[in-house]
Amino acid sequence: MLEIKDLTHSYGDHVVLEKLNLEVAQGELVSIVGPSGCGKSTLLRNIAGLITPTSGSVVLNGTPIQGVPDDLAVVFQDYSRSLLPWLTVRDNVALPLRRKGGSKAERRAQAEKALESVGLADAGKKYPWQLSGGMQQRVSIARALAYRPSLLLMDEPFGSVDAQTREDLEDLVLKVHREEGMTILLVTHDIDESVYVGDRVVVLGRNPGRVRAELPVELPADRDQIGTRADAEFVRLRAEVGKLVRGAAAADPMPGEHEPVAGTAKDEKPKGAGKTKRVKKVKKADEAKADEAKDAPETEPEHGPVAEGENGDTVGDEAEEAVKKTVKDGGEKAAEAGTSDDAEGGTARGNGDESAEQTPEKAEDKPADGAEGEAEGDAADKAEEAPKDAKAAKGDKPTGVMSAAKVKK
Ligand SMILES: Nc1ncnc2c1ncn2[C@@H]1O[C@H](COP(=O)(O)OP(=O)(O)OP(=O)(O)O)[C@@H](O)[C@H]1O
Repeated sequence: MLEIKDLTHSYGDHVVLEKLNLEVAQGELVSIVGPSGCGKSTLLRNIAGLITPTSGSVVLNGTPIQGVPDDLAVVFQDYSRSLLPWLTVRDNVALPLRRKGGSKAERRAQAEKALESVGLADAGKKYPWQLSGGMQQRVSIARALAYRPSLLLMDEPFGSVDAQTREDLEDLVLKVHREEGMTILLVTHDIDESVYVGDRVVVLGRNPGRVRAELPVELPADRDQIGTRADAEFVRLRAEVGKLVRGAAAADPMPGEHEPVAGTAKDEKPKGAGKTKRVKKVKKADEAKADEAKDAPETEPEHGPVAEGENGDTVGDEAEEAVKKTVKDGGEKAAEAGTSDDAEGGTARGNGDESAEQTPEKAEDKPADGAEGEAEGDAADKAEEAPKDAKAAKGDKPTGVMSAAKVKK
């Protein structure tokens, strides 16, 4: 269903992904792991059509991706920015469904069903800011599920929640994957999680990013947090994935990972101290490389560390482009594609916990800037439904299009 062929992506001179090849079958849940900066998010953004490959192709269901495909949804890590604070939870979930047609009552019924499937049947009439962080992330997932995309992309979706909630959400993803048969690509930093949820774990290498290894997860489909994690195969796999990720990180350190702190004057250090430390680190990296050479299924070329690009700004440009595009499109695409992070404009800052006791007061308060796209076409609905107090949380109010630098994660 998804074919990525020789995908290369560069930011200026910085080649992040180079000739990356990956195929994902219908109904598969593929976890993607790799050292920080190896290009996991860049890969997802290429698949989502938010950025264009420098070369190579991404083909979804036989159609090369050009722009954000209709049958795709994305769930990002930052739940607090992906829901519209002035819409009820139910209407947040129903919003992207407008693209698919159907009456308002039908859309609301679908939204309620999706909320039920994530265990939030009673939360439909609340506002996102009245929910805890974990609940808000469930709402984001429900919104993606209600849309029934053929491909669901999840970029560190559980990175901002506590450990217990994270486990619950992992089980939720497994449940919907099993019940809906949806194809899911999940990027995570958590090696255990990659094995726990995945049918297959894809390990990316760095500098340039490409597929370093693919490990099928041959664990029973029914997984549980205690039993599965104690399973010998789980333990073996997590060790193997961990070794591959660490090997990739050691082989291609990012600036600062294996180097003395930049700007430390040589003669300020106690004599020999830096030297010893550095030798030790290099040795560690060499050992890791030796391990890696033994274990890695493919040999990575040696590359020096690559300087970080102007990440925030450039990401912001892309995001802004996405915003313009989506807002122009009625704002709906943003919501359904999960690019809503930025495109939806308004953001509920502050946690649900804090804001749970706040009561709506001012109906006329409305979202600023980038929210127009959403507002269009649904203004009537919103007039009656807008939160009475846009100050969703203590001292917080919906803001306009989020700052570009914050978009990425
Ligand atoms: N828009 C951009 N402009 C310039 N450089 C960028 C941009 N986006 C990402 N980069 C750079 O590309 C590299 C890969 O970034 P990316 O976010 O895809 O990696 P990642 O594997 O998702 O990282 P992490 O695990 O830390 O989130 C990094 O060096 C990053 O600084």
